[in-house]
Order: sequence, then C-alpha cells, then structure tokens
Amino acid sequence: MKNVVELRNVTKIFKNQRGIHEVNMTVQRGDIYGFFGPNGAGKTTVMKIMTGLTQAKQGEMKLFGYDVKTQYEQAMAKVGVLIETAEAYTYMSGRRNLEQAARLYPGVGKQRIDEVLEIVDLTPFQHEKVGGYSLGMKQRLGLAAAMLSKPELLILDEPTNGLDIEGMVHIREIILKLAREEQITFLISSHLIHEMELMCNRIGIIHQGRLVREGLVSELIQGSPSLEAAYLREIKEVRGLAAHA
Ligand SMILES: Nc1ncnc2c1ncn2[C@@H]1O[C@H](COP(=O)(O)OP(=O)(O)OP(=O)(O)O)[C@@H](O)[C@H]1O
Repeated sequence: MKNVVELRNVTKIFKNQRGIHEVNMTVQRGDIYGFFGPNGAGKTTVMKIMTGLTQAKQGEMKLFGYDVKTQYEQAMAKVGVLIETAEAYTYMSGRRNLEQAARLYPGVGKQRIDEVLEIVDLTPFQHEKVGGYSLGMKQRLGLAAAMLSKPELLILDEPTNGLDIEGMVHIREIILKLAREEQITFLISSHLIHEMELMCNRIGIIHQGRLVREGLVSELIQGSPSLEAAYLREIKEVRGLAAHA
C-alpha cells in the first residue's frame, strides 16, 4: 500500500470557531513528510485527529488503509506517536519509564526496551532518573517510547522544539537512520524549516486550518533559494488571495 496516511475532507471546529477545515492530506510509504504552518494553524489538531486523540466533526481518516474511527486498533497497530513534549515520570529512570510504557503493548519486553534505548543512544543513561535528563534526552526517551511497538509510521509533533544544536542534530540523525535502515515513514511538524529541509522529501503547509499546499520539496523549492523562501512565498500568496477574496 502506497498511502500510509489519508485524510479526506477532515473538519473539526472548536467552540471558539477555530480548528481545521476540509483537510486533504496524504503521506506515502517511505516519506519523511514535513508539516508546516504558522502558530495556531492546526498542525497539532490534525495530528491528534489522525491518531484518535481528538475526534473530527466530519471527514475520513485512514492509517494503513484502516479507518481511524471504526477500525482504531488496526489503524494504530503500526503507528508510534510523539505529540507535544514527551511526558515522562521524572522520579523514575529512563528504563523504568519505558517498562511502564511497554505494559500497553503485549509482547513488548526487555529485549525491545534494550533495542529502543540503543536506537536513541540512551543505553548509558538508562538507570538515571529522568529528572536529571536534558531536554534532548527527554525527547529521545519519548522517541524510544514511540518506537516500542516497532511502528512503520512515526508521527512527531515538533520533536526538536527547544533543543540546542547538538540535541537537534542528534534527533535528526536518529530519524534519518530509522528511515534508511528500518524504512520507517515519518510525519513531522516543525517550525525549524532549515532543519527539516535536511530531512524531508514531501511537505504539507497548513494555514488557518486549511491545507494550502502539499507536494515534493523538489517541486516546491523550484525558483526559490531555500525551502524557507518557498514556504514564505506560499504563505504570502495565500494571505494575498484571502485579502482579495
Ligand atoms: N481544545 C481546544 N479548544 C479550543 N481551541 C483549540 C483547542 N485546541 C486547539 N485550538 C485552536 O485551534 C487552532 C489550531 O491549534 P493547533 O494547536 O492545532 O495549532 P498548531 O499549528 O499546532 O500551532 P503551534 O504551531 O502553535 O503549535 C488554534 O487557533 C488553537 O487556539
């Protein structure tokens, strides 16, 4: 199956009238898909809807061909999620946190915990309390938790938010390695467009709750010196159209 994420006309309006409107979005197997948009555009809402953390008013959402509303367990079986800052019990060790998280997944035991710790380079720090971890280490622990069930799709909401340069590069290297060696598909939201340009092959741009562009980075970037310039051009165009509507 080519499409691992498919959203069709997905709409959710909050009581304050904000939200997302008729979002159509497709993530294909093997993509590192960058999801961009201004603050409050709707990125987290879309990600929460597609993982069943919040419900859409209307529309169709499929993961690996399974309907998120009616076939939730099958839809989420191969999906790992890290939405907003990774929350962990600070008074427990990194390893203990993963043991807690692993209880959600039948069949995930000590060996897989060793593997995910290794993937995110936390093996030497596994017995230290999370309270003493840096933000980068906490994010890597969150990534390890999302990896426990051997997902084929990872949905990451701002995974490098607030990290220093080394922490950011470290997460990027892990993502690229997982994409290359384990063929994991990624959907990643971020404001760090230079960072994302080094990873993504496809992107989606959301503006005021509407997906205004989706396509290959190589196509979008044509005629622009960088992905940032291309993104700003798109946003300016959309705002110009809205002003003349
Ligand atoms: N539970 C909620 N109740 C009311 N409004 C909400 C709720 N969650 C989100 N919103 C509103 O919906 C819009 C989209 O929010 P969302 O968090 O999805 O944006 P975002 O693109 O992830 O933003 P950011 O880049 O700042 O994280 C915003 O205007 C936000 O204020």
